[in-house]
Amino acid sequence: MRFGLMASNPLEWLLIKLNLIARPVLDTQVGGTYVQVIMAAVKVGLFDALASGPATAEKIAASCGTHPASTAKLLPSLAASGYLRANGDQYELTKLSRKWLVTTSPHAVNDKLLLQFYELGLMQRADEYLRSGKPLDFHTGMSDDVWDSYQRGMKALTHGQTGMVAKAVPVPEGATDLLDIGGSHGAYSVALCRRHPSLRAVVLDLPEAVEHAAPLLAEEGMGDRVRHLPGNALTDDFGEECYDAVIIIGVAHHFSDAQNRDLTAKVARALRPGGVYTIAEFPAASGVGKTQQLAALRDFYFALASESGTWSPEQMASWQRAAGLEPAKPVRLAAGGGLNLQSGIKPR
Ligand SMILES: C[S@@+](CC[C@H](N)C(=O)[O-])C[C@H]1O[C@@H](n2cnc3c(N)ncnc32)[C@H](O)[C@@H]1O
Repeated sequence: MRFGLMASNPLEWLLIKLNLIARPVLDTQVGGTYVQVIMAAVKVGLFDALASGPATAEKIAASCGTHPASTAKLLPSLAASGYLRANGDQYELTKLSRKWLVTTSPHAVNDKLLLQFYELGLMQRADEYLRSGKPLDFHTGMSDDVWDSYQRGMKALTHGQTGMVAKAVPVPEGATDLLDIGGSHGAYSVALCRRHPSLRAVVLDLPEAVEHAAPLLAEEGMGDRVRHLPGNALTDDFGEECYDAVIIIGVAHHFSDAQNRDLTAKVARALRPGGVYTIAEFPAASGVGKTQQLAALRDFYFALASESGTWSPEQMASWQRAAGLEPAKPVRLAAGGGLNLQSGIKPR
């Protein structure tokens, strides 16, 4: 997958090919506006306002509490971008917006888009990061509301993926104890516990995260079988030989190489013999070709917003090897635009 300007007829294709279009202006002004139009529509509840059927700009504005004139200006952009369909003076949802942007849909990613107001605010400081080389530290400076969107947004991204991930995470037979580092909403622990009836899970996350993730976990009705533990994975001890499986999903990019090495050593100590540590991360960019765009942009974003960036399976395996674990062959899942799973087994 990649993003970028697309010609809509042969003449435009030729103009782009001949470099006669000021593509940087379109990439940034139009690209930036495109992003904000969709996010603003989510923020004011525009897609929810259309969930029960088509409506005019005026009616949509009344439902959203927005100004009728500015709402009328926004709607054609959404229609031209495939998020709405125009029919006379009425607008209606498309398959795209009905599935992903109506809050009652099981696939809704609205909370993730709300979090993006914070994420894109960090991205506006890219020049600062480029000059200083210092990441902006995603987890400090978040308001209570942003912590809430963060945890809800993370949960939204797990819909439709937990089963696939739970199937791919190796759990030793008869396992009873799982530790989920940076597990937030606990959705992956819940899926693993449902798949392995003898398993119970501890979901370790920062106290601010647990405060907002607790109601999300409670919705799953797992009781004491999946419980939160507020703490800090970088400074807390995990004990000795008390877990059969440990998972860390989409968290290692927040930590440096040295932090991941230390963390893996603590995990290795906490695993029982035969136990497994599975690290799941977005694929790292592994080259410079056009197909690398998504991985490369994600890597830059994580590097700016967190401590490191994405990690390759080889890098993750090197932490496991150094901690005395035996790395297994990595597994690549289609989840979330690509997710690599690297498991390491503690010898018996
Ligand atoms: C990108 S989210 C991933 C959440 C979840 N594992 C998932 O895949 O949906 C990263 C999570 O790691 C947590 N986190 C970050 N630093 C942490 C630390 N030092 N100790 C424990 N949790 C941490 C964050 O609060 C957040 O919930």
